[in-house]
Amino acid sequence: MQESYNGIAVPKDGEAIQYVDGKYIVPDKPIIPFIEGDGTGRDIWKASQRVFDAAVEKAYGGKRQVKWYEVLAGEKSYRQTSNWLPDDTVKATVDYRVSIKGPLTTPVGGGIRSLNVALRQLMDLYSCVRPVKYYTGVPSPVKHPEKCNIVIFRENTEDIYAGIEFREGTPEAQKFVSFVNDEMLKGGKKKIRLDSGVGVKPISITGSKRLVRSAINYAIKNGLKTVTLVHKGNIQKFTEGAFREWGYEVATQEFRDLTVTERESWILGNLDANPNLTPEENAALVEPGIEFAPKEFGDSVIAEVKQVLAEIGASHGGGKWKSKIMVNDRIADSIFQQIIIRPSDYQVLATTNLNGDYISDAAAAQVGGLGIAPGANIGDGYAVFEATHGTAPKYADKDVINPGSVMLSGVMMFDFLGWTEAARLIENSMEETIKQKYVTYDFERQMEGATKVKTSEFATRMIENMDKVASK
Ligand SMILES: NC(=O)C1=CN([C@@H]2O[C@H](COP(=O)(O)OP(=O)(O)OC[C@H]3O[C@@H](n4cnc5c(N)ncnc54)[C@H](OP(=O)(O)O)[C@@H]3O)[C@@H](O)[C@H]2O)C=CC1
Ligand SMILES: O=C(O)CCC(=O)C(=O)O
Ligand SMILES: [Mg+2]
Repeated sequence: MQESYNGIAVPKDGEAIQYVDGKYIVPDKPIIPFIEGDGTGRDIWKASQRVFDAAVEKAYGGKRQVKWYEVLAGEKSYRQTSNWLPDDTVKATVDYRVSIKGPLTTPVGGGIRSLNVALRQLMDLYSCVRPVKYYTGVPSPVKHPEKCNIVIFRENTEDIYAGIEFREGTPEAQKFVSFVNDEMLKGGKKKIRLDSGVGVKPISITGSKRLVRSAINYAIKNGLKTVTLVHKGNIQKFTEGAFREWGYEVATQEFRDLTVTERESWILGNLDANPNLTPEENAALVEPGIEFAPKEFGDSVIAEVKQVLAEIGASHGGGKWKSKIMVNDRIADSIFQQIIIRPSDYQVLATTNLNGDYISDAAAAQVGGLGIAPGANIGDGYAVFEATHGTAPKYADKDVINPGSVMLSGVMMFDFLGWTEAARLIENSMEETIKQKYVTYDFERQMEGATKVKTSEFATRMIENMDKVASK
């Protein structure tokens, strides 16, 4: 521990959160580092901090208090230290274990690489957890937004976010392309065009398995019944397809008593419906049209049926599979329409980094948009809470943006720390304020009869509403 980071003194009257034997030990006055963020981050942080402090004060009457500690990153950091993400900032977030951040700008095309991604990678925050949940009164473009209650687990450290890219025309790109064309593709028909920029998409067993493991553990802890692996494995077989395969390995090898895969459920369900079914007949029900497929394929499905029945017929058969967590998979393009048309079929999505990035913004649209889309980056012993959205620069310093996402990220943080009373006060007062139709521009433009308020006014009304929701 240092007395200061980036030349900013650590609060003397707080203590660090500890992590012992897989558990967080939270003092009554924890020091929690925060990164204010670029662009709209400034307005949002001011409003959120007021709400967090009011909720903690109301919930614990001074017994508990967050000792906020600013750490520098992004534009503010660059202005003050000539460094976008100083080592001291990473050290402080590591030393104090739990922190919260606003969004940081990443230029498109050139310039610095994402500081957000860098922090996740440097701290090995491998699960990006983004709940998509409806709050009463929030305007939505769909008829039944309340049916959407999905938590996205996005792998957070690899995939194309590894940042291994070579710009078109550089010697590195030329070397890379020549190597692939000449050595790997051996001058065959398949070739990378010589005027290409190229990027590498690493997907590892380590990264995939630990992400899926945390998604299944989340489902167990929260009594959820479905975990869906989302991938583009039909096209990217050895990265996205492998993610799916490793995901199923985690489910069936590490959580065998608690899970059933979708295919296993078909096999077991077929036998439940007709106990006299032969493995051949069962295979034909699992893969309709199997008689027209090559013999090896038919044989492999029959072998699969026999294996499933031998392995879990006794433990999962006779309908017992219905009480297990269903682990299924969906191809990424189809999940975008599935979560709109049949949101209640999905509870936890576990997916690779890029898919998760896209899906989390799209899913948020159903329940009100990026103004109300919280998230957390979680590793083993470290967590950084942050909204799904970015810096929305056109609204910077106008005091108009919706602070909901950072506030709800704070709710996730307080729940994570076990300060559930403060979490509920924030969540309920936000819902109450929205029900009163006292909302920022993004909601107001989709609602009838709403009052459009500033970021700061929304926060003030939330604080006022805490008395009301506390007495309910
Ligand atoms: N974790 C992070 O720090 C992230 C950083 N970024 C970075 O942010 C920068 C800007 O990215 P951009 O693509 O514009 O995406 P943003 O998420 O910043 O904004 C896109 C649009 O979403 C809406 N929106 C975003 N946040 C809110 C909010 N709090 N309340 C209401 N509406 C909101 C606005 O829509 P409308 O115009 O309709 O009002 C806004 O114009 C980029 O540099 C990007 O790399 C992006 C995502 C995450
Ligand atoms: O780091 C960035 O600038 C964008 C990241 C992003 O979109 C996300 O994490 O959802
Ligand atoms: Mg994103």
